[in-house]
Amino acid sequence: MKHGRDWTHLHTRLHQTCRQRQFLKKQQRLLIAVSGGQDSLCLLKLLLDLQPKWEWQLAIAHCDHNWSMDVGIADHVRHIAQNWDVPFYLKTAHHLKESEASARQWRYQALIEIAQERNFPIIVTGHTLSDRAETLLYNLIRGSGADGLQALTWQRPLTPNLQLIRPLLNISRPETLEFCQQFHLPIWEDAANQNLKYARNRIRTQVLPYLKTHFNPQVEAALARTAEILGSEVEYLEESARTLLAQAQIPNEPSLNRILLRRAALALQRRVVRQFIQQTLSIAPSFEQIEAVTHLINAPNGSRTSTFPGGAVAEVRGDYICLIH
Ligand SMILES: Nc1ncnc2c1ncn2[C@@H]1O[C@H](COP(=O)(O)OP(=O)(O)OP(=O)(O)O)[C@@H](O)[C@H]1O
Repeated sequence: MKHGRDWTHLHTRLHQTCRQRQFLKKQQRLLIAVSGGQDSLCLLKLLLDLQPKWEWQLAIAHCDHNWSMDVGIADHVRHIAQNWDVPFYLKTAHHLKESEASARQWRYQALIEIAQERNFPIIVTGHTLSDRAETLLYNLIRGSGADGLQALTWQRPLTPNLQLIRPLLNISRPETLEFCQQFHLPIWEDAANQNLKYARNRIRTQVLPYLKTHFNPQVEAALARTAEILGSEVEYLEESARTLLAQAQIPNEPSLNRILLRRAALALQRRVVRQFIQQTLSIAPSFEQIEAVTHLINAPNGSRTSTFPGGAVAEVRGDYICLIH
């Protein structure tokens, strides 16, 4: 298998994305997460074709769930890596539960381990515009705020020294399929993708086609655009909340100045409270927990929340909300 000379509009789009976003820099070491499906094969070929321009050092990581339904997939990806002369790293799961959530959790952990063992600062995945639309819908149904609706972001830190980059977020799944067909890339049809037990697959195969037919033929692009808009708004709000938290918190103490918070909009109050709880208790608070503490901003002296995991409570002490153990 050879990667051809042909230059497509997807090559151009990825090249432009990299130039505009500056997240895959020249000569960087990139670990490409390849499942064997159409999106990550498309990503792999695009990165290989752009490599001479960007001088990246590329390698492939594959995570084998070791499920009976996808026997052979790891060898398939290994074979592709050998044919294209790219280093190949594999992690294999043992007794992994057949659930979408546990598979995802294990997979990210495995990818992080490979990156750390092999000294890669960046993991690149083949998430597409279509994944973004599906994730937005999935989170909407579960009652997420703007943070969940911004769905997949172009970039997110996995650890302080490791970034996840998703450079195909402006390319749709039909486009990656067409690309794979054009270059005869050997797509592995993932059996788990067909399984309607998984909510994501039902959104992909039932909900989105319905919306496309009956509401908007461009629904995926429309949802992805919503995610993009929300992404920049969330970034702005989070940054403003960090600034306000720094002003309202007594350094190194679990106390918030509620007089300062009173002047802020509810959207910011909630975010400051969330960051404060996250930082102080090292937990990701639920909506109810954030609401309970936010309520204390205007509550009488001595008011308190119910107990957080680990035994802490938030209590009003004069001008301050204190998290006490
Ligand atoms: N078994 C795997 N081995 C390596 N990389 C994988 C594997 N499965 C998925 N990936 C990577 O993740 C990308 C997204 O795949 P998929 O949508 O199946 O994952 P996901 O875990 O549901 O994503 P997310 O949870 O981030 O929405 C793929 O394009 C690929 O880069």
